[in-house]
Amino acid sequence: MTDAPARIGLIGLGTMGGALTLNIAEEGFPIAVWNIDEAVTRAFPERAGELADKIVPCMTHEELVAAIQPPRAIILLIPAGEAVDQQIAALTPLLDDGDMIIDMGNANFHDTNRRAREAGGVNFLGMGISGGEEGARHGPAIMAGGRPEDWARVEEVMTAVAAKHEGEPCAALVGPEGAGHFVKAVHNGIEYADMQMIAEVYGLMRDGMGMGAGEIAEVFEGWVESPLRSYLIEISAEVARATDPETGKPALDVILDAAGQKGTGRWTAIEAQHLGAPVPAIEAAVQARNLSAKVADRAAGEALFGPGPRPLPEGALDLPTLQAALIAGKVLCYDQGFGMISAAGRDYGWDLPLPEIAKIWREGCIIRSAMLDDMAEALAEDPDRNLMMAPYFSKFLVDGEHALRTLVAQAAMAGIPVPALASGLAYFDAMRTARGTANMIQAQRDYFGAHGFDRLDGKDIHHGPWAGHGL
Ligand SMILES: NC(=O)C1=CN([C@@H]2O[C@H](COP(=O)(O)OP(=O)(O)OC[C@H]3O[C@@H](n4cnc5c(N)ncnc54)[C@H](OP(=O)(O)O)[C@@H]3O)[C@@H](O)[C@H]2O)C=CC1
Ligand SMILES: O=C(CO)[C@H](O)[C@H](O)COP(=O)(O)O
Repeated sequence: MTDAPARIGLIGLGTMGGALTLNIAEEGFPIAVWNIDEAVTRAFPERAGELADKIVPCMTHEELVAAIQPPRAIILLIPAGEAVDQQIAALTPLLDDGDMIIDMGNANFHDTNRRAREAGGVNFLGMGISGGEEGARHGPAIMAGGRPEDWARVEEVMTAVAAKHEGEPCAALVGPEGAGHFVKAVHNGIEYADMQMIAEVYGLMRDGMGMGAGEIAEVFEGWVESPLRSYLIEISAEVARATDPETGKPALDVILDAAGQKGTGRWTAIEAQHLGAPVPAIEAAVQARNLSAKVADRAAGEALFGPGPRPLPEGALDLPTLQAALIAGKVLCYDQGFGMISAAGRDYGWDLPLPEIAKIWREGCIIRSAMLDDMAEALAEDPDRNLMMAPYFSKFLVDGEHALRTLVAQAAMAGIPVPALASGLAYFDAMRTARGTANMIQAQRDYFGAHGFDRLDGKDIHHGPWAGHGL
């Protein structure tokens, strides 16, 4: 315990809140904490060890508020949704004008927009955090949304606890109101797509090439030393290498093939539709999780139609092909995510700083990757261009195109589902097709609904000579 008033407060000593509290304390900022289950708060100083003297455990909201130096800043790290509104409602009557609530959970950015507008005298920041428990403890990436003057008040704490890339903190204000939570949601959308593509390549090695978890671990370990170097490849190698202590089997072989989701990937896909932003790899990844949950239906399908995945013909795919295809797929995931952020910046008038966002993601977060430094550079050169068209990244696509095409074709022939990689390829093909097929769609719409169309020659004729038109 410390006698000095705490510099900041935090509600929610779970996975993220507990770890972030220790991080804040370790950086030298006294912090007051409250948790809904009092027993967790009481036990926390013991967990904090030698950091306990920087931590003020509080049993009531009143105690929490009294322990923080005004103007106060209180972080919420609790489940998104109703719990956040409840905590805001409980805190607001106890706070003074100019105090601030910071929601660092994975809020839906529409909720954050609303909360910022409803905040009244109590200021509100919506702040996305990424990096899981390890990141929160030793350096997460932080994406803040709100007013610059509110960010300025907590910037010292946030930049101290954030991950650093060559000394530069991976924490910044990215825009007003819900902008931070929007950017965090897109981060998670990219995370979904990247994870799904890795899982698809794992499936090709396991079902198509007959490789065991240990061999697959070795492949991922090798890819860590390549343009695929990223946190997600590193942890994929580790999970493939792990053994289940219960059975002695590879851990992956005893884990149910049904992935959970808390909402951010789905929100990204929904929001992309509202924005008209094409993010097919992200959508495919969300759908793959939805499909994975249909465990009984998939078993019934296998019983009726026979197993989907069949071994690939000898030599149909090799490891360099998988690697090059995954590199191309990864570029397409980020291209789609940054494209969506750019669309939101325009639509919501937020002017989101794409190069800055790429910089925040270079360390600490789940999608950190060797590519992000080059992405930041490419976006700084021209924030309006598609990332996939920047020379550094277009080269990966040129080099990986044949591999991606071969992978998708072979997977289709062997009945191995690769929805994210396949949609990445379709996106790539669509993005290099100057004359597409939407002329047919326009003609159909005009035929049945007199919706009109534009002509290639620009003439002021907007309806076709369809039989029945105009009756
Ligand atoms: N885990 C992760 O990798 C990441 C999570 N996040 C986000 O951070 C937030 C917290 O996640 P995480 O730490 O993983 O979750 P946990 O479930 O580990 O912790 C949730 C915390 O919130 C408390 N809590 C639960 N319900 C309520 C409520 N109704 N009112 C007040 N407090 C409540 C819990 O208390 P008690 O345990 O006593 O019930 C606990 O302290 C979420 O929004 C999550 O999406 C963001 C980035 C990464
Ligand atoms: O924000 C996160 C990582 O960046 C959280 O771990 C989040 O829970 C991941 O999303 P989901 O639970 O839907 O897989």
